[in-house]
Amino acid sequence: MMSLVAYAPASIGNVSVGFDVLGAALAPIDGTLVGDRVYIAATEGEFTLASSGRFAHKLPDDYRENIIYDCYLSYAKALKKRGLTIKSLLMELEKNLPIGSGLGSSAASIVAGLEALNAFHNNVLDDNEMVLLMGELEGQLSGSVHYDNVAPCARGGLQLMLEANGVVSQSIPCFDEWYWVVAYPGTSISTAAAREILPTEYSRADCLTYGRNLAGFIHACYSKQQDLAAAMLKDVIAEPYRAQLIPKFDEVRDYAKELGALATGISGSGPTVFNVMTDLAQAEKLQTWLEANFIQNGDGFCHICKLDKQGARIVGTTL
Ligand SMILES: Nc1ncnc2c1ncn2[C@@H]1O[C@H](COP(=O)(O)OP(=O)(O)O)[C@@H](O)[C@H]1O
Ligand SMILES: N[C@@H](CCOP(=O)(O)O)C(=O)O
Repeated sequence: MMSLVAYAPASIGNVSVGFDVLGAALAPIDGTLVGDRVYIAATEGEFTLASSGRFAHKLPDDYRENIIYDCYLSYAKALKKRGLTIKSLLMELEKNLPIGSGLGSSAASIVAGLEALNAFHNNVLDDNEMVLLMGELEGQLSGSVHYDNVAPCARGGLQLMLEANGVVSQSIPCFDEWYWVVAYPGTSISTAAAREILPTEYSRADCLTYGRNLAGFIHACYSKQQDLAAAMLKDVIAEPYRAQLIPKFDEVRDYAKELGALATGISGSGPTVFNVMTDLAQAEKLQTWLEANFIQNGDGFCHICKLDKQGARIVGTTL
């Protein structure tokens, strides 16, 4: 194949209960593709990297500072270790996700970039090697390796990070009836900065609550108890410190609760918030309210989503 396009969806890191260890991929129910796309094509010339898309103007001016360029270099290195050479190619990133939004924007670029490169080279790297490489690149940007965006983005659905026995993450069953109402206010928070403000140590009480909530949520997912699962969606690790960075976060939670939301939380490091709802009419009402009250500028948006069970995929040959 002379060209192809890879798509990688937005994701919710942490999902409140699993700081750095739980993540979910998103698919808006209206069919909008909320994620980044990467085009790759054979060329006889030098490597080039172009950018386009709604949020391309927020990318670094120098293409060598774009994480897609690091994907290209890392992938070439991985091939070299196998005695292979990277093909002559050009790439274009369609940057659809806002940077510093809490929607796994850098992860979506990394995943789309590496999926495109790997598909272009007949999938030389296996799925596990790919996710490890994706985590490494994510770590370059956010200050420490965490897989809770790249794993769901690449593999789809709700992923639990295991990082044991050579297994980075595995899929957890979730509730098909849940709508995830996700609102991005249009401002940005740097993931690295939002990690810096967190305590380096936690009290024993917080550790016990954290363990109980995460274990309880996973148990409730497997035993199909949606109310119990939603009741466990509480964050004692990041939200108490990050909520103050998000204007109206408490108002969102209060209003969502009035409309029957089962849970509200910060997506990744914010400022995006997510709300778990079961009634579509109420979800639409919340969407309208968030658009009027939470979104601060023209960059913001709100989507009603289900989980994207597929994750990253090849979607065509042209952008
Ligand atoms: N393709 C890319 N997509 C997103 N961020 C990128 C990309 N390339 C480089 N960057 C840089 O990486 C950093 C990502 O910031 P971060 O707060 O981690 O974003 P996010 O939380 O949305 O992934 C920014 O400094 C941004 O300029
Ligand atoms: N677990 C990370 C997730 C960051 O997600 P992002 O979408 O804000 O990059 C964290 O909470 O720091």
